[in-house]
Amino acid sequence: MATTNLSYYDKATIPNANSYRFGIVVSEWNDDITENLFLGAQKALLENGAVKEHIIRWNVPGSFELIYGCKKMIETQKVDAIIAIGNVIQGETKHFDFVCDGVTQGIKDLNIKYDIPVIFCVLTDNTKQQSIDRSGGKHGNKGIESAIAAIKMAALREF
Ligand SMILES: Nc1c(NC[C@H](O)[C@H](O)[C@H](O)CO)[nH]c(=O)[nH]c1=O
Ligand SMILES: CC(=O)[C@@H](O)COP(=O)(O)O
Repeated sequence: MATTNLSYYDKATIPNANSYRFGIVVSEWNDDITENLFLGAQKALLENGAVKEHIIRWNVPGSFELIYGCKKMIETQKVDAIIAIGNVIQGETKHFDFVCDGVTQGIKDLNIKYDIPVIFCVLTDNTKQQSIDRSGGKHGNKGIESAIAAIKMAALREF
């Protein structure tokens, strides 16, 4: 099993986030999962010094729209890092593959085109149970992992 605990981190190694502004773009598809991912990310940001008023949340319809939502946030808001939150679950068809690949490539492209780190907090799971396990269940919360990545990348961006 490749999964580590997504919630674990050594707080002593995390930069203080009090001077950073964060964007969080949240997909409404599977919102029971994405809301838990958001809450995990928000909690981890606040626990590491982020100011609640400096966390900007936007919602988009589905994970594919995370690309445009993050692009628009970069172009219109002053943020130091963005967390893109989504949950794609395999259905009957190949649509899962196209959504996952599209979002992955789109977020990668944003990281290349702009100087704002966009963190990939998109669960791409075979089953709903896998999503539950990774959004506050037995494997932790990917929202926490993504928030820590966002803080670290905001700090790296200052070099
Ligand atoms: N099946 C899932 C989707 N599908 C919707 C797409 O993300 C997109 O909103 C639609 O194709 C219109 O452009 N989205 C998820 O986030 N999760 C899914 O499981
Ligand atoms: C990832 C999806 O879009 C998928 O959940 C849609 O389900 P289906 O492949 O059965 O149409």
